[in-house]
Amino acid sequence: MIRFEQVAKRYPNGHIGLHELSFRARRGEFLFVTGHSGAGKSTLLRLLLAMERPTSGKLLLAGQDLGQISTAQIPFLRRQIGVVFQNHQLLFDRTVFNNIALPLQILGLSKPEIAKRVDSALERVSLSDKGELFPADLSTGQQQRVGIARAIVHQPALLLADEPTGNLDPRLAAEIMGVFEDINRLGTTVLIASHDLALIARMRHRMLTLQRGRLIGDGEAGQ
Ligand SMILES: Nc1ncnc2c1ncn2[C@@H]1O[C@H](COP(=O)(O)OP(=O)(O)OP(=O)(O)O)[C@@H](O)[C@H]1O
Repeated sequence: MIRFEQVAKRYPNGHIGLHELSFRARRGEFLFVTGHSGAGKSTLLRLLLAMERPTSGKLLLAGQDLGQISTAQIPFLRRQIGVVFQNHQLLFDRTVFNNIALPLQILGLSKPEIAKRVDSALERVSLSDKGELFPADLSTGQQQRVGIARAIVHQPALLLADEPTGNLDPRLAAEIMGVFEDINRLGTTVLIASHDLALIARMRHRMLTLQRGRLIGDGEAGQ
């Protein structure tokens, strides 16, 4: 599903985001990417989203070469990916339902199809009865679940998350990680960038550790 082959990223100002990084992740895997601030976690996610291009090396996502992808192909690539941010970036003047529906409206799906998919996404994050509420009516943890529902509503093969539990207390953070595990169990590949080592260690998934742009560890967390 994901293949980094000696992928390096040097920014125009000379900063090195990644040094010749190599790893593979299979379809359906659940993996964490961890490392201190500046280690290269966001660079890795931005490369997968084709927001940045590798300076050298080869990066394949679902067989597509992201170093060669044309600008016109990028929207199609992103349809295969869902993204969850630390700050969920919900629209507070839209209902929960309409926040989640937004990506599907952009894709031009019919109203009944949108309703069906939004209901199913809400169910997957255990918020079935909250569609008509506004984000401000929800707790922080519930808002983050809405962010996850929005990220999965177009049924992406890959779900990326950048510090998705950064603002949450430990109990809520563990609960949100449980939501990611549920989604993964249904077949979606999940890659989460996080520096919450205590939480990651309890989950026993694969963990890639970055340090100053280099991969210094790849194994099951907590070992
Ligand atoms: N747009 C950019 N322009 C120049 N340098 C950048 C840019 N983005 C990241 N970098 C540099 O690349 C390196 C890796 O940064 P990156 O943001 O990927 O790390 P990170 O692990 O996500 O950190 P954080 O946890 O703070 O988000 C750092 O040295 C950073 O200064």
